[in-house]
Amino acid sequence: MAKSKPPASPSASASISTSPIAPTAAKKSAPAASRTAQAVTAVEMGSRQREISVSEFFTKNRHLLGFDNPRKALLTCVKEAVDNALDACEEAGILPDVLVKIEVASHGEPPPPASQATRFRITVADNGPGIVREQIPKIFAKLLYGSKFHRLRMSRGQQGIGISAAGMYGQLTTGKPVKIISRTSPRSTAHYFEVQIDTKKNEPLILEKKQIDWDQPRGTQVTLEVEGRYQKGRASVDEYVEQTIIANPHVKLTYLTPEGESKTYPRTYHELPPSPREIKPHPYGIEFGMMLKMLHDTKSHSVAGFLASDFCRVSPALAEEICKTAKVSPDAKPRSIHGHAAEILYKTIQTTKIMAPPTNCLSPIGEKAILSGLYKQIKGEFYTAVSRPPAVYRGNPFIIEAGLAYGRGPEEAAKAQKAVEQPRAEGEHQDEDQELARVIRYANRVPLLYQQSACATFKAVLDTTWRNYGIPQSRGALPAGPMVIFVHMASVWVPFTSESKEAIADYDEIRKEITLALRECGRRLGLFMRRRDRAESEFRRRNIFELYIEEVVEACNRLKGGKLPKEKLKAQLQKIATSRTGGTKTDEVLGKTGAGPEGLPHSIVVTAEGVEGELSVVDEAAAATEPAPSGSPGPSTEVGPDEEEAATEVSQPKTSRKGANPVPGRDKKAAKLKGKAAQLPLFSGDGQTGKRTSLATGKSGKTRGANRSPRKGK
Ligand SMILES: Nc1ncnc2c1ncn2[C@@H]1O[C@H](COP(=O)(O)OP(=O)(O)OP(=O)(O)O)[C@@H](O)[C@H]1O
Repeated sequence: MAKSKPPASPSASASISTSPIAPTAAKKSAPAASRTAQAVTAVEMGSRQREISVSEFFTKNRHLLGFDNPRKALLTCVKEAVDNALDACEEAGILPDVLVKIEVASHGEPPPPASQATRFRITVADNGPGIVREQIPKIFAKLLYGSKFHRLRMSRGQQGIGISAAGMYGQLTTGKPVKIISRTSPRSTAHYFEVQIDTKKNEPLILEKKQIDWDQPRGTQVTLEVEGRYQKGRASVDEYVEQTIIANPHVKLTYLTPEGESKTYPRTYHELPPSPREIKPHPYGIEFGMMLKMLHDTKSHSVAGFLASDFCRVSPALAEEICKTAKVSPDAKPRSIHGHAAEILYKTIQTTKIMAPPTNCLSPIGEKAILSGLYKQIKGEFYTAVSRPPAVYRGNPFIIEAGLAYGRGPEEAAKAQKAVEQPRAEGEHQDEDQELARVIRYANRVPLLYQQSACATFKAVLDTTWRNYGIPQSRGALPAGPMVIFVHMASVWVPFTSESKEAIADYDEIRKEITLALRECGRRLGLFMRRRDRAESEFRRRNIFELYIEEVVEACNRLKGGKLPKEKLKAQLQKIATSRTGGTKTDEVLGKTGAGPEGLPHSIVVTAEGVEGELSVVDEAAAATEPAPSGSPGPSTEVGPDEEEAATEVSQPKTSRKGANPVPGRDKKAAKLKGKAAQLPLFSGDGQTGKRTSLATGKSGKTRGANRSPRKGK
């Protein structure tokens, strides 16, 4: 092709003359520059234009899907498969029973240790509904294919890209296909598939398909071979599994690590979360272009019918009213509305008062389940959880839940107490605890392990003034102290900042709700801390009194000529010292009575209905509160793991503690106390007997230890 030299433009020559490059160098580079400029013509450029398939795009940009490094890629593959398994089971009304197995992949040669291996075989199996044979290839080998994208209903997956992207990553890094076994019922046969993606077309390639014998009556098993790196610690597969269990206590999960360990996390809730309903879009949540498309696609024959049937919360009467205000005939054909008329209709919709969307499309974890999960997985002294009322962003309903676990558990707390009791020189201060709080974030029950600082939840934690609640915090930093902060967003559409679904976008409405939930947790923690500090100070005073009792008794005895009943006086003085320093309450607050669930004397659990825990903290406010009647049974869902499951429990992570059902039963009286007033008194005691009564259950606080035993749960 002829390449003509373009004339040098005045601006080009100007730029050469003003260039800091030496004239000779500029002269040398000028022909090169003009050659490059000549090289491409519009026709040539036009001939290079090509469609890009979504698979090709994500092959190049796999970091967008969470496959930016081998360690993260291993986690993403497990996460996508487990999330799908849980979604499928819950949608089918089946209590999930999930197996996660990661093996070092070696082909013939002896496998390297897991920490040095670079290739892994991941198998995730569930007891869900299975997948019909025709759908299997597309689900696992076609990007942007799924059942959740087009509906407004809370689920872990939403984009239709997760598992096929994991398969594509495996194909890219190891060349191995995805292997699937699926069976839809015990009467039907199991199907085995090996599939890969044709990345050019974004279509599945079936390498093998056959019917096989499978010992599972129903469910799906997917096996991927991928390049990865296995490392424990933060943002690891192990952490993902542990955090998944906190937010999904209804799941039984068996995890076989690449190091050959077997961990079984038994179910602690034996009921499925309420199944979320699918809703129609709310008028406030749609953009103008989207409304135009809906007007075009609707099956309704009139505008009023379209408004009433294609949106939620628009009744036929409201639809007529909108049409009247927008000066559009209610009977007009939806397709005939465009241009100015459509704009007026859109503006009218946005300014009309419409009820908030229904919230039965959401399935929050619930305060009790959060407490149960935190208590089971995290050692601490104080736990609390808050579920906010539903709110809306861009027409999408959502619920924010927050939880908090504070402290180090009894052993560590005892060590810390000893350190406090050590005598110190004048002016010497105890070292400030520099440990920062840990934030665990969830979206639709899925732990978010990466991009913490980009997440609205993390920003809300930083913005909360924890100092107000007695927790040290440097400016713009996380609060300091042994604390785990839990935040969950449940929504029909979680606004993630990227396709890898790692951080929640910072919408004002969402940030506000998170902040309110955190403040409530902080307020409860502050109350707990103040009471504990008061008890500690009373205890120190008592120790000082006791130091002098012996001497006072001896002195009195000398004055009485040695005829004083010394033991009697000593006992009387000790009694006075105790009663003047908070009485037995002080011992209980500090866990000195030895009572408490599983030797965890400092544990208390606060719920919106009141408080359940071993720690009896009675103050004036609590004394004034009417105690709830005793004997109200807790719901049947709150039972410990059954015997069979307990028997299969092989090992637990170090942080986990066996046996936890700390959650009180609901009670009519307690329900009345819901809200702020109920939170204030941690326990209501009957002043005379000093017997503790939980606001939530009405049962004696002492029974909590038994309540928490998983073996006795049923
Ligand atoms: N184990 C399974 N059992 C039943 N159906 C499944 C299973 N795994 C996947 N599916 C189906 O395959 C579809 C596609 O799954 P995929 O992970 O690609 O996307 P998703 O879960 O819809 O969304 P996301 O990309 O956000 O994860 C799902 O919508 C679901 O209907």
